[in-house]
Amino acid sequence: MIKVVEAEAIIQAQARNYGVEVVPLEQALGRVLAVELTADRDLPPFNRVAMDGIAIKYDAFESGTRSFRIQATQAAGDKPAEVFAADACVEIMTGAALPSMLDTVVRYEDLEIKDGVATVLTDAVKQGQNLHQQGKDKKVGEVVAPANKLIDAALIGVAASVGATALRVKTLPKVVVISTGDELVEVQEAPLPYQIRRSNSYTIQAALQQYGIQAAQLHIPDDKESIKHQLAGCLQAYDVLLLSGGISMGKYDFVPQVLEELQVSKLFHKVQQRPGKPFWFGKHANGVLVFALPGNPVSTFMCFHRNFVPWLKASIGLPVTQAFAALSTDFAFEPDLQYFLQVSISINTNGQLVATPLVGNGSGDFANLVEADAFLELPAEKRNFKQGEVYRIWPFKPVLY
Ligand SMILES: Nc1nc2c(c(=O)[nH]1)N[C@H]1C(S)=C(S)[C@@H](COP(=O)(O)OP(=O)(O)OC[C@H]3O[C@@H](n4cnc5c(N)ncnc54)[C@H](O)[C@@H]3O)O[C@H]1N2
Ligand code: MOO
Ligand SMILES: [Mg+2]
Repeated sequence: MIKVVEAEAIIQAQARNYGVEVVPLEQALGRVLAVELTADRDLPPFNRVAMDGIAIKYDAFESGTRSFRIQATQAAGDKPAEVFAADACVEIMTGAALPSMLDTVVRYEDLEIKDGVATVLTDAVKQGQNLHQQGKDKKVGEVVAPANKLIDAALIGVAASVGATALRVKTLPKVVVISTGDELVEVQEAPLPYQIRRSNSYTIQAALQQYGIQAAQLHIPDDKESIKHQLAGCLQAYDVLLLSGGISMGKYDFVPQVLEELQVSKLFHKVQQRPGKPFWFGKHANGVLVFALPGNPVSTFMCFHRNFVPWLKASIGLPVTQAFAALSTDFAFEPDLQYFLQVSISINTNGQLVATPLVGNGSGDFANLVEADAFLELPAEKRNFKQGEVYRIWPFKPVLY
């Protein structure tokens, strides 16, 4: 049985680049930008008026002029007015392009306007005030978003502003989520007293959606020939097989044996972790990866976040970030396994993440995951964990605060 870090190294060594594709801007949210985006013009592209009021020549104000004849009114989107006289001004709106002969904007709050003349009521006027200078944010050609950046709503806005109707993004692997088990019935079915509805594949399909992956779903009964037939097909059609169940010691746990018969080389079977000990990982000669996760729902969920997500991030160019939290209370765990404790996360008044154990009833108790926010990774070498000690967390809720 290998350690968690060894499993991690083996899996991360299989990270691979699935290439680049172009998606419409409206569909790019949550994807990873493959190439940097540059400004097609200065940002802002002209000296942008930042307050509604009048635009003046500062020199005139400095030499004592306070009343300015309104020569034109310019809305945002209007061609800049032409002004030549020193005592003339343009009544101008936020978002308008400053006329080239003018350099300062005085807001309406500091003016009195009467009979076509605007009088400045304050002496506190600075040259260039209330303007957003052309190119102040970015110069034409400058990078506005680097490659390998997760595309969020802010980046979508920047992309739109530089005229990117489509974005080059990292191609996501094609994933199929496969459940196995004769005890499992479809969600819409009424289970017999000794059956359950299958839930793992929905959990994993949803978790994948959070990374932009629209995975296919497949269910296979615990029948060796069916498993072999179905997996053979999947190995030709997908980049990644994410299985749950059928990998432990049971008489009907056929998955590892069938995978090896299908020329999927085992890279490891069993990891020194709880939950998730029976985890099996392998690779087909054609490069397809198989993550065969244990069937117990909390195990499936934990292995997905701890063992699969870092691989996915590495494969699409995202950093595998680390976060840590302090235990809210003492906790003991005896077995010589890395324990992934379910915790709720809060933030204390020192700004520190605090992990409160929500132990649950073992790896079958998936109802507990609704309340929990993260797994706290407790090192296998220790037995007793003290309040205040800080350990790595594997968050699985999108928002932690
Ligand atoms: N003799 C041993 N027995 C078991 C060991 C062991 O070391 N020795 N390990 C236990 C651990 S730990 C786990 S985890 C499970 C892993 O079992 P499998 O991967 O073989 O999964 P199954 O036997 O198919 O199912 C286990 C459990 O999970 C439920 N399940 C499976 N798939 C789904 C699904 N899609 N949705 C909801 N629930 C699912 C299934 O009904 C079982 O209750 O093995 C232990 N046994
Ligand atoms: O690891 Mo099993 O994954 O404890 O239920
Ligand atoms: Mg089993």
